[in-house]
Amino acid sequence: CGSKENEPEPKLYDRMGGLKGVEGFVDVLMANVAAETNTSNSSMLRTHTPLLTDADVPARLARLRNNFINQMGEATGGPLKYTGMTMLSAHKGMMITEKEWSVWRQAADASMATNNIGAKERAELAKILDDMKDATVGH
Ligand code: HEM
Repeated sequence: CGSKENEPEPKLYDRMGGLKGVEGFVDVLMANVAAETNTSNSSMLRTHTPLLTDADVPARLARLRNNFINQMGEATGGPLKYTGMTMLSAHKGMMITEKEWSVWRQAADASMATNNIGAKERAELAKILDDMKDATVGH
């Protein structure tokens, strides 16, 4: 009794707080990116202009949020299923730069901090994002 050694660790999804946790992470990340694109010398405005100039921005943002939540929910081991584009096709043609990537990643790190995600969980989530870098940057 008392030993937890043989108990499987709960999935990252559950350790992040399940659906509410994933939604919190995505919503604050999107808010951080939106705040960044509001500045005149924004690093991410170039890539986000097509989205921001769409006649139906709310629908476009809602679709992005939904896809992003499903993608993170699936990647963290939760019951969600991502049905959006591959990371390569989603970002193809944007020619995302290292600088843009690092600003986006800082927005993600800031969201993890705002959501009080634990240090271990932050590292695991960061790895999930960093593993997607090659498919996202420079295409
Ligand atoms: C690991 C990092 C990233 C992840 C997981 C991610 C995830 C996604 C997802 C799930 C979509 C929607 C795909 C679909 O509609 O089927 C998307 C689209 C998009 N992403 Fe990313 N992304 C990442 C990095 C970036 C970076 C660094 C930028 C720009 C600096 C960026 C800009 C965009 C833009 C502008 C769209 C298009 C939205 C639209 O057209 O409605 N992404 N991304």
